Amino acid sequence: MKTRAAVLHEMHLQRPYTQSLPLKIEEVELDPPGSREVLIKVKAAGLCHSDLSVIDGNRPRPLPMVLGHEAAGVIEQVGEGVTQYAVGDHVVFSFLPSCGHCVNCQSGRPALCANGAKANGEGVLLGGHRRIKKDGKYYFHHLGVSGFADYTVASVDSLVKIDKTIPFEIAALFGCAVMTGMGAVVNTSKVKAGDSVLVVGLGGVGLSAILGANAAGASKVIAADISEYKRNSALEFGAHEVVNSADADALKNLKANNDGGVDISVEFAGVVPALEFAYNATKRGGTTVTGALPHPDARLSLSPLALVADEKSLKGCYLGSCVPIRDIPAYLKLYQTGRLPVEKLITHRLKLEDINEGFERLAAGEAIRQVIIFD
Ligand SMILES: NC(=O)c1ccc[n+]([C@@H]2O[C@H](COP(=O)([O-])OP(=O)(O)OC[C@H]3O[C@@H](n4cnc5c(N)ncnc54)[C@H](O)[C@@H]3O)[C@@H](O)[C@H]2O)c1
Ligand SMILES: [Zn+2]
Ligand SMILES: [Zn+2]
Repeated sequence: MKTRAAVLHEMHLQRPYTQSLPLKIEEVELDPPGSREVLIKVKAAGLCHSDLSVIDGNRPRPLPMVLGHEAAGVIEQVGEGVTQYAVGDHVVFSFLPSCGHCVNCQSGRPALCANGAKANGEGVLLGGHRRIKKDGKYYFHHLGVSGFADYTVASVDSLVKIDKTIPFEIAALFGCAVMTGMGAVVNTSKVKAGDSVLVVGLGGVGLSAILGANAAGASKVIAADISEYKRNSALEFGAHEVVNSADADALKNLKANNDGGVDISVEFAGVVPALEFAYNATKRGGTTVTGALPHPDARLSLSPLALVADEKSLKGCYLGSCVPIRDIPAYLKLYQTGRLPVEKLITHRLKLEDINEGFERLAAGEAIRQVIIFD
């Protein structure tokens, strides 16, 4: 069948994207879903910094690729061997498929799925296939999702079934921003009620981490960013205090006002100074979680002695260390009961044809989550 898709043919260093137009809206051909695959009518797809990192080359991927990895939609057709999904089911995409049988999946850590990571790195679906083509030439899939398209084909192992009452634009956010930000706090940092939490980097993911910290019973949530707009937004997301991490005295003041530092800090900015700030702001015995995806060449320098003597922890976090089929429905219940007001993340609703404008806004730091709404 034919569908429209936003395609990245080469990385774009040149901004504004409203002029360099990195993504081309093309009519492409979709192969029918193969074994353990489904055809999905995409209903909503969010713009995440990880898509931007493919556009600007910070996260090199095989091209041409149909981007988009935070999406929700409706199952339109099922392939051979699909028993757990039926036409009409509503689903959220998880951006790392879980094969279910590698050692990490079997150990309850699907965020480390070896087969999913290999497929994502190669730009193919979990079964190894590509289903999007133009003029006979196959395009690559983004993280098994490729949600910037009217229709897409995905592996059943990239999906989570959801309640039909959840609006698609909300559901989409749970596929990346919410799962990652909330999961970093709840799963990776292992926050306890009463802990103090610092969040550095206040995009869609960091602001979701603030919601997660409050939902988990943090005693105090401090939000840090270099952007005043983001710091003001954080106050609306329940941060008790905001800090400009670029201020020379910011770290000293934060430690002085918080008994030597915070219990937990999470970083979702994607640059080394932000991670250093997060790490240095934790108190003795504190835990730092980093989930941002900086340039592959970025390096962090820290004192191993202080790590030892202060019993600090530094942990990486992919996919919010989540088990998507367990955590997405659980987090959605918190949304449904008003304890996870993720609707506040949506600052813009776009049409697919406005996608380059949206990425320019994201790169300029002028938006939180922008969601493409499909008819
Ligand atoms: N680990 C995962 O599974 C996963 C999932 C989703 C996103 N990510 C990554 O998380 C990061 C955040 O994603 P997003 O969509 O929220 O991005 P975003 O662009 O919306 O937000 C990033 C924020 O970091 C701030 N920032 C930049 N430099 C800073 C500094 N020196 N100090 C403090 N703040 C600074 C920016 O002002 C911005 O508010 C990205 O790197 C993205 O690739 C990782
Ligand atoms: Zn993302
Ligand atoms: Zn696996």
